Amino acid sequence: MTTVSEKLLTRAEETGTPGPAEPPDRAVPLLSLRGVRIADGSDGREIVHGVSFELTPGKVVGIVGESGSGKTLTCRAALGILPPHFEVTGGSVEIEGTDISTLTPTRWTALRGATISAVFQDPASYLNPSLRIGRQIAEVVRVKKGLGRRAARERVLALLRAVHLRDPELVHDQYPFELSGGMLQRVLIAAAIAADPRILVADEATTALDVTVQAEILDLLADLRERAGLALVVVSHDLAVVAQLCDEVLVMRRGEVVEQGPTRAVLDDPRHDYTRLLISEHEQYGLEKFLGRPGEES
Ligand SMILES: Nc1ncnc2c1ncn2[C@@H]1O[C@H](COP(=O)(O)OP(=O)(O)OP(=O)(O)O)[C@@H](O)[C@H]1O
Repeated sequence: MTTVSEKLLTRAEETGTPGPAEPPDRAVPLLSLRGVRIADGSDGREIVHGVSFELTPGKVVGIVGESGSGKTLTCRAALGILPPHFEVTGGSVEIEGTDISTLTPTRWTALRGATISAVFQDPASYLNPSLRIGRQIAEVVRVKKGLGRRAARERVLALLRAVHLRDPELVHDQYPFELSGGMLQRVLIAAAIAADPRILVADEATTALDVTVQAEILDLLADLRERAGLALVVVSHDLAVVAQLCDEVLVMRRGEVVEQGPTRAVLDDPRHDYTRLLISEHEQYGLEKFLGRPGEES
């Protein structure tokens, strides 16, 4: 009998993306969340009721769950960028062994981009509308990697190529409003990996992309994971993405982790009714996709 993860991986192979590979040295924890609780300080309501996972080099952890279940807040807590009023009220987050609650703003500035980086949805809100694309990414590599102007330009063009933007030279000189949503999302991914981070948090980072471009980006992330030991937190509603990329998966519902474990085990032998529901919904949604919804312009 074909298992769910095999079926999902077959779809991945059809779109040309690799399955999980044996990652490099797994000894050093890069990111640890232990029993993280998050509350809305304005009314004291607890929104996330305890999330734990550990990322070592090359490891990929996926978070799935319904809208509003606390996936994004969990990612933001790990990055030290919770929205106003929200706070971590229990547990701890450590980056390379340091509790992030002890980090000074200067230390955070040094860590962001170079050690931990992120891509969220809604790319337009993360880019400066009045600066050309090339300059925005060049700033990251000049500050974080200490590259001179010429070397920075070369690196930016290489990054734009790596995220499969068709005409990197042109995109380099364009402003955000000149690009489609899918192109902007790829620009953000390029910026997020520009300083060779050790951890990348990808929150629905490929959702807005059409299937082929998504496959290319996942391929790129899998390659960075294999070659550079990039560790990833992947939030996705697409179980096919989770199946092909993640070693471990957390299933969240209403701020609670209802199931957590090795991806194959969770997808092939789900213990919780909610996980079963997600899998059956996904199968219906997958069918819808095959019936031909037009993909977004890339
Ligand atoms: N900036 C904010 N202001 C007010 N409430 C927020 C904010 N961010 C999140 N919340 C609330 O916290 C809860 C968890 O939100 P979160 O964004 O983490 O969910 P999610 O699982 O990522 O959902 P989605 O899949 O829709 O992105 C939701 O009920 C949401 O309404």
